Amino acid sequence: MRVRKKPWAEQYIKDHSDLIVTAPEQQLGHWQERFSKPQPIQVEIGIGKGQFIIEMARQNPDINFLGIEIQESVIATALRKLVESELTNVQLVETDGANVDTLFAANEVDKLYLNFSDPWPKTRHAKRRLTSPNFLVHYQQVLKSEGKIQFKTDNRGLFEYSLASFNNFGLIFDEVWLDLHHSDGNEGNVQTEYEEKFSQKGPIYKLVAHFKAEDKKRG
Ligand SMILES: C[S@@+](CC[C@H](N)C(=O)[O-])C[C@H]1O[C@@H](n2cnc3c(N)ncnc32)[C@H](O)[C@@H]1O
Repeated sequence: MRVRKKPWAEQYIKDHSDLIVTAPEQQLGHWQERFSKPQPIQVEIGIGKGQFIIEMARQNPDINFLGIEIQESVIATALRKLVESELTNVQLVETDGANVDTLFAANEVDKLYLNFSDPWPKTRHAKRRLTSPNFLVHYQQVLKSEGKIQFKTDNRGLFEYSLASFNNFGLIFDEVWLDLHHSDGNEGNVQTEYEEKFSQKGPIYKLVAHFKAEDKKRG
């Protein structure tokens, strides 16, 4: 999803530096300081316009949420929603989530969300998929022992790739849903913008998985 540049975005982000971080490496190991109180940290990579993370934060006041998004014009729209929400348990981060290992200290993150990540359908671009082993190794490092990755997509190819990728990496599956919206797994499901749009056209797939504790110790 490429979005046209929004002329107001850069200044708006500067004006709300209490809610959005643009130099995230400086926060490594100190993310709790960005929040009003220390609580478990959950991270979404690729938040888009922020519907999911803001609703999750509203429903879970005992969790601190960090929303990472690479595109300035997109995260600026999420920031607007966050400002209106007056929530104190969400911080946004404008950066490339591919560098997650440089953003967080080991075991700093309790849960990671990947929602409708870019599918990168060409085989030669497989390494760019956020569920590829290149990224799993970083998620393993920053997630707490038993910390979970939750992944949703409408893209069957990306889902199949991710299922195999998680399995080959030795992740343990907690949930696998082949048609989330028509299953028991849909109870309490918080929808993203893409999910609302694409669930009209076909099934939504979902995976929840965690790393083996002994793999984490080695990793
Ligand atoms: C297809 S959209 C999905 C947006 C949202 N998660 C949803 O489900 O509605 C993917 C989003 O991920 C962002 N993105 C892609 N790669 C990223 C990366 N490496 N780091 C941070 N954001 C990324 C894109 O800019 C885009 O906003």
